[in-house]
Amino acid sequence: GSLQINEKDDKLKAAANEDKAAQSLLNKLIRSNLVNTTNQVEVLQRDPSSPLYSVKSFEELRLKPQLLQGVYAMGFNRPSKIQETALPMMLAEPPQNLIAQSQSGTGKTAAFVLAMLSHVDPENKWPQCLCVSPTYELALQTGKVIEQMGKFYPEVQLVYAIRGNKLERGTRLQEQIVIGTPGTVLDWCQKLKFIEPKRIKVFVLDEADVMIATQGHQDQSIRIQRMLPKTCQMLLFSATFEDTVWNFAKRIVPDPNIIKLKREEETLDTIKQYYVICNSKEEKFQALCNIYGAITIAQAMIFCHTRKTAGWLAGELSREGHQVALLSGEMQVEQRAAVIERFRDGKEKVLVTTNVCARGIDVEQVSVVINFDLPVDKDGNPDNETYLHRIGRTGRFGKRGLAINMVDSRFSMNILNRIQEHFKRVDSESLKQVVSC
Ligand SMILES: Nc1ncnc2c1ncn2[C@@H]1O[C@H](COP(=O)(O)OP(=O)(O)OP(=O)(O)O)[C@@H](O)[C@H]1O
Repeated sequence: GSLQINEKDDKLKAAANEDKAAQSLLNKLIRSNLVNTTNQVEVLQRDPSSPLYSVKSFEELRLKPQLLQGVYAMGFNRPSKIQETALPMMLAEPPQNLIAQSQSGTGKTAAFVLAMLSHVDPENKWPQCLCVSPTYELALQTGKVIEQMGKFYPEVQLVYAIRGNKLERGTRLQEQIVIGTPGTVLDWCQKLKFIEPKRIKVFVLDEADVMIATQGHQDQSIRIQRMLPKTCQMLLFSATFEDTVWNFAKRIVPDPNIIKLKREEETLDTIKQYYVICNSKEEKFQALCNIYGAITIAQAMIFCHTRKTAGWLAGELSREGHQVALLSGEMQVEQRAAVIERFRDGKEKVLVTTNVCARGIDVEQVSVVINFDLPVDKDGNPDNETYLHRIGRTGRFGKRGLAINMVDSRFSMNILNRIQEHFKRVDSESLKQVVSC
């Protein structure tokens, strides 16, 4: 009996963790811009007596010209909030260790990529920087950033230490930067000896919060870290900082400087919220068409409760001539990523999805959110958190959003009332009814 339960538990846990990595990837893909934040950074220095530098421009960092060129070619004008303090610390001589936490999209990846590229000696044809990521897809994303930023620095080469990349026995890597997943990186250092760990100068552990959620990754990462020289710079990044992450971070990064950037509170202040009363899903669809006929919607995200409804709605909308993207639970991560990328690039104007599928995905760029079905938890109670996350915005100045809730029964009206009740304390504006069918 209990064994079976454990197995089921493990499966559930594995699924949840896969989800975490998938969410992180999808968030990266859907976002093409820096998240705007006004929050202050909190800095804890290893040596509080040494002066703390922060920079307002990339020039101040005295980067190699090829790298500065790369940074500007990416369209970066100035360092992000977290980069202002993290970059001088990471580029200091002697190198300093760093643990940094800030929400996704605040410029962490770009920061450590720049640090790695700065520390590499292109004359030396062996691995000098090692970066571990929780999944193959996330490693590829970081690799792309390295390639973009290093575009004008072609002497620096990159190799992926991931399952599918099989090298011949006895290979000695020539590339200066290795990026991969913990298991393969460990094998390449230990068993296969493609990498000489003692020659690594910079070790980056990315997405620590996702990493520790995956069985085995934590131990593998620690084992990799132990093979590195004492002088190696250790850098760890995480979007969140619960105790488990923190304990792990301390084991990976000795004598760290610590930078934290608080997550902005989500609010409903700048969002106009409406509801529409209908009697069936067909009527809801008709109402949706009416809304589309009445206002110009650049890009909208529509949430449904089930895959079936989402599929049906996507079909109906296409028939009406809309360019629709459908994000659905049964899709593989790569398929979901492709859908999101197309939507982000504006190839489709409407993204239809289920609650489950889009949980945790930031819809920052979308100005209209439609709850075709209201968010409820598995017991059928209002899911206020999901409502806020879908509709709420963080630090978006002057941009007003629009949210439309579809009501089709007493039950859903009750859900909406309860959601409204829940947020009444914090929000001045209440929901308005717009059209009824
Ligand atoms: N200084 C900058 N100026 C403008 N854009 C930037 C800057 N730094 C990073 N970006 C862009 O902002 C987006 C988010 O940056 P990045 O991926 O580095 O954030 P992150 O904190 O690592 O997020 P995640 O945790 O999701 O990986 C990227 O599209 C990146 O190209």
